[in-house]
Amino acid sequence: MPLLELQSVRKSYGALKVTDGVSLAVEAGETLGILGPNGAGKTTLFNLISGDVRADAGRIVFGGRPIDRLRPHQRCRAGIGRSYQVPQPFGAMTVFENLVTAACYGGGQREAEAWETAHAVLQRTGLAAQANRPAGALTLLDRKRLELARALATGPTLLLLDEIAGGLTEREAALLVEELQAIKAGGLTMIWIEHVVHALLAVADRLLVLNFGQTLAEGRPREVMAQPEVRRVYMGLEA
Ligand SMILES: Nc1ncnc2c1ncn2[C@@H]1O[C@H](COP(=O)(O)OP(=O)(O)OP(=O)(O)O)[C@@H](O)[C@H]1O
Repeated sequence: MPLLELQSVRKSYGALKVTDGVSLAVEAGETLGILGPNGAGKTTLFNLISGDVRADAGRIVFGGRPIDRLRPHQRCRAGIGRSYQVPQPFGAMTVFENLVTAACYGGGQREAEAWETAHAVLQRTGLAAQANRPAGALTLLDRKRLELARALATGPTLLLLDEIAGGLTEREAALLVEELQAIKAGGLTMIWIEHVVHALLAVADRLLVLNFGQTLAEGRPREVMAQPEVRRVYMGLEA
């Protein structure tokens, strides 16, 4: 049984079909990479999975049960953690306080447990030295790490990452990739939307390419990237 399954999920804004009958399945322990041009509907797909947006039609099943009617905080407590494309920390709180808050409110943990979670997540994300700094004072790399750390602190079984490598230098992206590889090796299931293709290829087991709200291609990363349609639509290359 897949950990997550989407069955013919649809979402329109007015006449714009942003998610046009997307079906996918993600197995436990797998990392699915999602690519697609700007406006293809990638973030909307995450919003549909996390419950920030309700689908017009279709079904979303997580851990064997339909979650369509659950609100975002209920989906989070059920084990779906996400990062946002634009990092959304509480800027005046310290890094540590942000993580405790995520563990308490997102993960439903009591304070003592949340403190332990926050300490563990600081180590896993390379943020230990920044624990007492206000989140608003972090570098871009550390803000990205904090976005990842906040999602991890909710105790997810499925982690949704939205363009976590965007805007980073090559070296910074490589550091983040190492951290994500370690998280993956720990067995966490991930879906990662990313435009930085080489970073995605270093972690993803499988790729799904979205275009105009539909699945254009899906499969093993190297095979998907070699498909003429993908090269033409996504990379602007001639087939
Ligand atoms: N709340 C909304 N109301 C109206 N249109 C929306 C809304 N949310 C998204 N859209 C539109 O849906 C389309 C898909 O948006 P989405 O953010 O899912 O794309 P994306 O693939 O994540 O793009 P990017 O790579 O630029 O982040 C876009 O045309 C966007 O303008």
